Amino acid sequence: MSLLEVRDVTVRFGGLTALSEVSVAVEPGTVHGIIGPNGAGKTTLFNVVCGFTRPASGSLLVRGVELRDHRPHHLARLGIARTLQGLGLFAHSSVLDNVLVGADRHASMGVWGSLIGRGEEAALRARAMAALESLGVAEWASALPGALPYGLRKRVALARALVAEPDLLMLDEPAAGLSEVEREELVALIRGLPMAVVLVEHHMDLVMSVCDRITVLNFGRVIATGSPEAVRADPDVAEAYLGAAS
Ligand SMILES: Nc1ncnc2c1ncn2[C@@H]1O[C@H](COP(=O)(O)OP(=O)(O)OP(=O)(O)O)[C@@H](O)[C@H]1O
Repeated sequence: MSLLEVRDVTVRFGGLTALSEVSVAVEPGTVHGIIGPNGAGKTTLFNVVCGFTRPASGSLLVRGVELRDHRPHHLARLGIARTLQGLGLFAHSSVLDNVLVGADRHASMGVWGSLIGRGEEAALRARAMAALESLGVAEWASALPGALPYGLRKRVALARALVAEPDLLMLDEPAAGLSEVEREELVALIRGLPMAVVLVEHHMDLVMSVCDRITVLNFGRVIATGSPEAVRADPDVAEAYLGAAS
């Protein structure tokens, strides 16, 4: 059973059809890339999955169960975490406190049940510190996010998503604004993640090197889906990118 299934989703903004009967299936533990030229509908698809945008028709299923009245605040209990392009870190809270926000899933779901009351906060902090350490930013724990360069702020946002131990991590353009070295580090990091990842990304090299499967959108429609090799060899994909570049 797919972890996430987007089934025949159509999204309209006034007279513009941003997504037209789009279907995508994400399998547990895989990295699934969503690519396509500018305006193809990638962000719209991301926003549908995250509950920011309501489709005109079609459905979303998580572990085979159809979501009704899906909202962003439902994501955590569905086992889904996300990072956004505009990192969304709280400027006046420390890096550690920003990551603790992501640990709420455990607190509210009672995963830490035996710890509640005594030492719960300490346990959550330890977990958040471990997430920061795994991303190499623990030394910044007590700093404000604004004191960090952009690449490190992105890591903090990722730590906040990872600390919830989601089954599915949604990343919107994680490589945007990163240097080539940072992009390579990101590839290694994503490869090492245990959970399924959906990646909306412009950098073709990154998508090709890190994804198990890729779905290509163009003008709101799926024009190809398959392995990186299959997508790379697909003439419709080449045409869409060439057309967009000309
Ligand atoms: N809130 C909105 N209101 C009106 N039109 C929108 C809205 N959001 C997106 N669109 C339009 O829907 C289409 C798909 O946009 P979307 O941002 O999903 O594409 P994208 O593939 O993410 O593009 P990019 O790579 O440029 O970020 C575009 O034509 C865009 O102008």
